[in-house]
Amino acid sequence: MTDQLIIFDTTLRDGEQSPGASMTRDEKLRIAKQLERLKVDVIEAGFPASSNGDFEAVKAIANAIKDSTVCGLSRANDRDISRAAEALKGAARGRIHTFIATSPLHMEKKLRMSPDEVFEQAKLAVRFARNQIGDVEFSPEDGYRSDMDFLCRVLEAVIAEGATTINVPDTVGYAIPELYGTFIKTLRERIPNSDKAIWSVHCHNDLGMAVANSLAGVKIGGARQVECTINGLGERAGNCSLEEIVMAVKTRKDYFGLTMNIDTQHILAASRMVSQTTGFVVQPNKAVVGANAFAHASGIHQDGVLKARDTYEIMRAEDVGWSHNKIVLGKLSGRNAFKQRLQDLGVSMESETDVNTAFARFKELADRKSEIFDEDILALVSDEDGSHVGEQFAFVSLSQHSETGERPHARVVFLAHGTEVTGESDGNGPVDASLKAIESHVKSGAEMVLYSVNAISGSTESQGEVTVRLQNAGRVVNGVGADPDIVVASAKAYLSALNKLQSQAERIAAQG
Ligand SMILES: CC(=O)SCCNC(=O)CCNC(=O)[C@H](O)C(C)(C)COP(=O)(O)OP(=O)(O)OC[C@H]1O[C@@H](n2cnc3c(N)ncnc32)[C@H](O)[C@@H]1OP(=O)(O)O
Ligand SMILES: CC(C)C(=O)C(=O)O
Repeated sequence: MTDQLIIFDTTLRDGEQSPGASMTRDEKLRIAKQLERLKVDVIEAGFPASSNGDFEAVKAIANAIKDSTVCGLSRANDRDISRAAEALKGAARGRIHTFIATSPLHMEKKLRMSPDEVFEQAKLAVRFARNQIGDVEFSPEDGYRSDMDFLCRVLEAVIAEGATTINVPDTVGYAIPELYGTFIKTLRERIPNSDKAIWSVHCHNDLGMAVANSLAGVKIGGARQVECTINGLGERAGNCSLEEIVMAVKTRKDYFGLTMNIDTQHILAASRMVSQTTGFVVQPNKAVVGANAFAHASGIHQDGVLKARDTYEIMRAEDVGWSHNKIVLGKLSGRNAFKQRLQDLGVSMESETDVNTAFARFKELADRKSEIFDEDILALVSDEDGSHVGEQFAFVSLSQHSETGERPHARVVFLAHGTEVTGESDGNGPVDASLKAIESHVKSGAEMVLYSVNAISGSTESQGEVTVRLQNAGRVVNGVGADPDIVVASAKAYLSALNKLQSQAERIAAQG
């Protein structure tokens, strides 16, 4: 038996069967090209008999793709098979994939055919397909819920008719890894001509075991083709995910002992392309391609990864297309990760005491803000110790008027160097008007580089907390203000940032 595992991608066929994931011809072509870059062995491009649009998509892909086999699905009848053959005419390597259900339930209730009729139709379909093309795959749909004796009879017959790949689908995701693996093994052992075909697995994820079942089909059953989709896209709960199966086989080569053609560095780009095309968002904790797949937020893990990446990473982020792994600073981070980030940002601290002070302030901020960005850290260290900040500006009161169709107007009363002053302005919204009202008097010229609002508790009665980040003459400061009225919170945050800018300017002036 070969040690080469064939990766058969069906994103453009079974993936497209996912409600809402329908793709245009051009979108499918774009994805097919990415799959070719990924060095997928077989691209199942569609179901040519299903519509003229899908026929054209499969045809365009067949004409454009040179390095991967292009496959078209068809029912076990002459019309579908002829349509597939027609669409695949221009392919450098084409495959017809024909299928018919073999489980008692599907045969009786759906096809309304006797087992003998299905047996005959399967044979005729493969014979007809082999007359059109040299590469024919046959699938007994709902194969895993089929009677073993009947399935052996059908599969032996279709291999004799010239099927080159036999795919055993777990169409409804009912299988359990060990049982599915043994099922494939039994088929291969019992069918006398089983060595004339490549055995393939096609698993659905209804119980979340599509990848595990596929791996068992490979390891226990001896299958050498896996059918899978990018991001696990597919009918209902989806198919076996390409990125997971590929990285499992690659990472655990010690166990599987198999090689693949896949260029894994193109995995992330493929995942993003499929997600953007279909609008199916990838969950952050998705294996391999989720935003958090190589991110570390807790101090002990960050410390470990910084000392030796493999303490907490079993794959290299770069191997699947990420530029690097990620240390996400937040309230669970430790001093080592914080110090490393300071160093990466080119911030040098004079003493351990300075680092400790900055770290304490970072923890304080992290308790209020779920993720701390590099800009937060730069603002934090350039703010220095907040206790030095003098209150040059202080909020007194605010009134604003906004009505649909009218430009909002705000009037803000505040203390500037001990004197009560009033600023007034229009703006795009009440917040914009209020901040412009303050600026109309202060004229700091600072640029606002961040404005963010958080509800301190989860209800509309809670206080809104606003963070405003200002940048001026190379200095960056954060101002925070809280109030049940977010316009007032914004004005307070802006004044607090102005205080910090002012106090920095004074310190710099005093230093010389
Ligand atoms: C498990 C899988 O993923 S299988 C692939 C599923 N994918 C799709 O169905 C997407 C594309 N499908 C389509 O566009 C349409 O269903 C078509 C063009 C294939 C057929 O459309 P229609 O002719 O209108 O038939 P409809 O979809 O209503 O019913 C399916 C018919 O095919 C029959 N059929 C189902 N599977 C097969 C098969 N493998 N071989 C032969 N006939 C089959 C059904 O028994 C039913 O026949 P009936 O009309 O005599 O009752
Ligand atoms: C057509 C076959 C392979 C299929 O998609 C399934 O059974 O899930």
